Amino acid sequence: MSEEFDVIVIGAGPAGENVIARAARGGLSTAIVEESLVGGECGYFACIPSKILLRPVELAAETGRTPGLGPGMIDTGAALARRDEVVSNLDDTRAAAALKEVPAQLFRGRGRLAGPKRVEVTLADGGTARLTARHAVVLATGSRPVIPPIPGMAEANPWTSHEATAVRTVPRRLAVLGGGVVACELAQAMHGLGAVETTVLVRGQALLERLEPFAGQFVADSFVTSGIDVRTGARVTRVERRVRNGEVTIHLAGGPPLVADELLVATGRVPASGGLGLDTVGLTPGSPVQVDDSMRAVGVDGGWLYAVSDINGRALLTHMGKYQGRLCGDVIVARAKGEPDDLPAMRDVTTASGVPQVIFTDPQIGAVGLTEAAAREKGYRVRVVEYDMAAVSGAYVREPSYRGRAKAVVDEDRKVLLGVTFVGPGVAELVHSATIAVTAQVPLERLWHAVPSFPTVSEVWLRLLETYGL
Ligand SMILES: Cc1cc2nc3c(=O)[nH]c(=O)nc-3n(C[C@H](O)[C@H](O)[C@H](O)COP(=O)(O)OP(=O)(O)OC[C@H]3O[C@@H](n4cnc5c(N)ncnc54)[C@H](O)[C@@H]3O)c2cc1C
Ligand SMILES: NC(=O)c1ccc[n+]([C@@H]2O[C@H](COP(=O)([O-])OP(=O)(O)OC[C@H]3O[C@@H](n4cnc5c(N)ncnc54)[C@H](O)[C@@H]3O)[C@@H](O)[C@H]2O)c1
Repeated sequence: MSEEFDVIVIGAGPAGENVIARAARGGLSTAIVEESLVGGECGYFACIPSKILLRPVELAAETGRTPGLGPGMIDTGAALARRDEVVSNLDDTRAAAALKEVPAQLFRGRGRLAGPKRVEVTLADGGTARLTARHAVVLATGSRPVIPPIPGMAEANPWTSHEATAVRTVPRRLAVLGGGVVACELAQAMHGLGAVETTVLVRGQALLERLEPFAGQFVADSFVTSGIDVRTGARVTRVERRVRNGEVTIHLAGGPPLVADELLVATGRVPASGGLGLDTVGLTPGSPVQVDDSMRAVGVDGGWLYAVSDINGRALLTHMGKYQGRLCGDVIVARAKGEPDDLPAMRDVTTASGVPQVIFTDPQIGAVGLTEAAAREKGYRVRVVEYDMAAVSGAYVREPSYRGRAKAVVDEDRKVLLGVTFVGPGVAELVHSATIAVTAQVPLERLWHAVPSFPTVSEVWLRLLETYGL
């Protein structure tokens, strides 16, 4: 089979879906290649199931802190059933049908580049489809988890986030390796759902080291309070699982081994760029595909190759992948039609200004832009203001024992915000206000007139600006 399309996308995750939606809106014909489920990791094994599993745990903790309500009881079976429903029982029929509406032609199989503008698909039925792009090929294949080369680790068949988010029986004893976002969110979800003995093994000295230091400290305190064992400076020397599905022994430098029913490895992710035929167009397989701010791959003759989201390594976040997908689709349309391709909405400005992220632990963390350390490293003249979120009326109304903190990093030369971090219950919905202020570079004196409603947690904005001196 040999066919021609204006645009061919490999990978039907959220980023790839956004590329074809914009390209089709611009009148181009599109094909999308998917080897697994239409919708990608995010919908079935990452963002969505992890948040669904965390939600009852968060609510149970909040009711436990609310006078008049008792500690919430979690029905794990019901929570897992809700997870199954939300991930459509891993059935992508509806998602695939939605592609027809775009319209885009779906090829089910594994795609790879086979030279300039050419894509070869090993189809699910064993056949091969040979596709040619008139204008562009877009790589949107996401990322995959890293399993560190620790003796015995691979043989022990550890969980990654994939298995954890698809859990059917929550292990009673769970060891988690890593101190990043996946480790924190899934340790808390599993612990709340029945992993009574949860131990988090952190190589460094703190959780969530890329954020403001107080953020990881709040989460660590909450873990300890809820009974999760957090061990910093932990070095795993060897892993042993004698019987398939039996207990796993994790040997640690300078201490007794840890025995658990399951080991979850959450030690980062790498771009899924291996086996994609990158070598056929002069790029290095396995590495992130470097792109310019229009998502066009750097170093490919003719400028027909693009890469969006996790595979380009810019920001491993769904909302950022979708943003890149939208602008990439628009740029491809503009270039195909010979129209201006450098409109303001057609370039990624967020890599320079810093991206927003929410970590759905209890307490939640919401952050956007630069941390103080990153801003200083970039040479900004920085002033920092911090505020205890518990002192805000809205926080006190929400929970009398509210614990949280806010921090704003100000560029003293331009009097605009470079970064903001909130930690506390329910701060997820506060982040977009900070994203607008940081991305739009709203002058602090103008921000002063954005009056937060009383009594909401958003009043922390007023307190931060007052602390600054307004
Ligand atoms: C546990 C966990 C929780 C997360 N939670 C959040 C969150 O709350 N918020 C957030 O913003 N981000 C979150 N992320 C990150 C988010 O999942 C990713 O950034 C996002 O999925 C990237 O989207 P994508 O479209 O690039 O890739 P994916 O969603 O991974 O989709 C890529 C698709 O490409 C397909 N594919 C790969 N190679 C080929 C090939 N050769 N041929 C055909 N098809 C191929 C795959 O099967 C997959 O369907 C989380 C990640 C994890 C691991
Ligand atoms: N809510 C969200 O937005 C959300 C949720 C989950 C994941 N994600 C995205 O997924 C990406 C991957 O998350 P992650 O937590 O896997 O990666 P990460 O890079 O955030 O954290 C990796 C952790 O593993 C540790 N580590 C690395 N190698 C190790 C080793 N050999 N031994 C012991 N520890 C080791 C690191 O010190 C770090 O603590 C993140 O970049 C994040 O953007 C986002």
